[in-house]
Amino acid sequence: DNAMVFAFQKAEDVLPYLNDRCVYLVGMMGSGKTTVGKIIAEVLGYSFFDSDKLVEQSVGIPSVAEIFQVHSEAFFRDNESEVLRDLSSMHRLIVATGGGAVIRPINWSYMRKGLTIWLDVPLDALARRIAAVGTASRPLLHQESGDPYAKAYAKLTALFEQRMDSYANADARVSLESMFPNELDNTIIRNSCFILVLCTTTKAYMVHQYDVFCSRSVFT
Ligand SMILES: Nc1ncnc2c1ncn2[C@@H]1O[C@H](COP(=O)(O)OP(=O)(O)OP(=O)(O)O)[C@@H](O)[C@H]1O
Ligand SMILES: O=C(O)C1=C[C@@H](O)[C@@H](O)[C@H](O)C1
Repeated sequence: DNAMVFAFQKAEDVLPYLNDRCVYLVGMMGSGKTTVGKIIAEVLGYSFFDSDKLVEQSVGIPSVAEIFQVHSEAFFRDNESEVLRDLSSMHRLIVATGGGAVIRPINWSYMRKGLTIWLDVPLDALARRIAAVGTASRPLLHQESGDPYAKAYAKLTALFEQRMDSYANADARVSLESMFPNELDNTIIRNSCFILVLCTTTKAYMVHQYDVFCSRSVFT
């Protein structure tokens, strides 16, 4: 459709500036790194990787939740760093990183070889998205009892406080303030790709840190 055609055109403009560098998407759980990352990879003709999935493959355990349970968060984090190190020697990748990948400085030394983009979504929107699918796959948010939205919101708030300075290391911040779950199937996701493609030019022009604010009006 039109949004995708537009995105492909933008990708053509931006590819020479990107110069085969990898793009790392960082942000809280549920911020859309996987959803947006797959679209960007498609329009740029890059390969998409999800670092959580690569950790699962390298450890040989099919879910992050199980890795936390069988081993520990520290074990998961060590493997996450190894995965990011390995990816950093490659080119033309879009990487959806785990929500906590930003907390280790060593990970930034790997991600800095490419372009880093922070998908910044308000915590209430994240809690709504996560409550809608349940917290079982997200070990840091999971609790047996209580209201799923309230629990997710409280945990996300605590995590964000610890991490916001780390997210701010990214080359660009895309503030996705007006994105609501019921708009998932329309052009918003596709347009977010356009916004991200725009961000890639920030690295080309060495502008640090470039903020892109998406409001409803951008999409209409
Ligand atoms: N822009 C958006 N607007 C509304 N919902 C979205 C948007 N992007 C993603 N979602 C929904 O939010 C949920 C989380 O998205 P996604 O899996 O892409 O996030 P993520 O950042 O990769 O999460 P995680 O780090 O936990 O894997 C999904 O249910 C997805 O459909
Ligand atoms: O925010 C986090 O710390 C996490 C996010 C997920 O992507 C997984 O990497 C894991 O559940 C931890």
